[in-house]
Amino acid sequence: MNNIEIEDRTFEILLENHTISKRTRLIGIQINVDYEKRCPVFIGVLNGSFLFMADLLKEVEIPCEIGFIRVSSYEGAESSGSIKEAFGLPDNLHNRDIIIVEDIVDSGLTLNYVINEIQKQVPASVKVCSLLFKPAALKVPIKELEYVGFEIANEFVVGYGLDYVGLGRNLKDIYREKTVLSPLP
Ligand SMILES: O=P(O)(O)OC[C@H]1O[C@H](OP(=O)(O)OP(=O)(O)O)[C@H](O)[C@@H]1O
Ligand code: HPA
Repeated sequence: MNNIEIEDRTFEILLENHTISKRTRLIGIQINVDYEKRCPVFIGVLNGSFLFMADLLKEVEIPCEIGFIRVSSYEGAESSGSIKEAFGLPDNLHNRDIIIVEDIVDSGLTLNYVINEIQKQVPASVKVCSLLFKPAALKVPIKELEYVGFEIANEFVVGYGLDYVGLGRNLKDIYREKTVLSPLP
């Protein structure tokens, strides 16, 4: 199944599930080494991170805590939204090592906001682990971006947590939007 249709758009395969799994395993191993003898708090940003968070945490063997946050959408580059809900986080992130887990860093605005909010609690450290990263789309630098699964072009993607109009999150693989070539004059 190489091409799929979601509503009005057509997508083609970009990353197969076995490729995502292999990369996730390597990131997990790296985190096990980097956080040896520590007990980080993994914070998944909902909804998109739910599959990556689950698969990544299966590779993490160090003691850790896990929670999730939901952020309301930002509008424009100036205002960035707000943390709407937090699920399962420790009461206090002070002096904790935080690893924020994302499905994708696109403009970086969501993460910029989330990191600023978390920094208010003065944690010991904050790092970001994102499955996908679109460097060409970045509007704000994210110096905390430590673990990246795949750098991708500035194309719209769906699957493995990522949606188009709410659909496609359940797809095992990741697809990119097919560009329609206009006919020659
Ligand atoms: O770098 P940015 O341009 O901020 O984009 C990245 C964010 O956008 C998506 O979330 P969205 O707000 O669409 O919510 P969702 O996770 O529920 O799909 C994605 O899951 C990231 O959280
Ligand atoms: O390419 C994307 N696909 C789906 N959701 C997204 N949120 C930011 N970028 C994307």
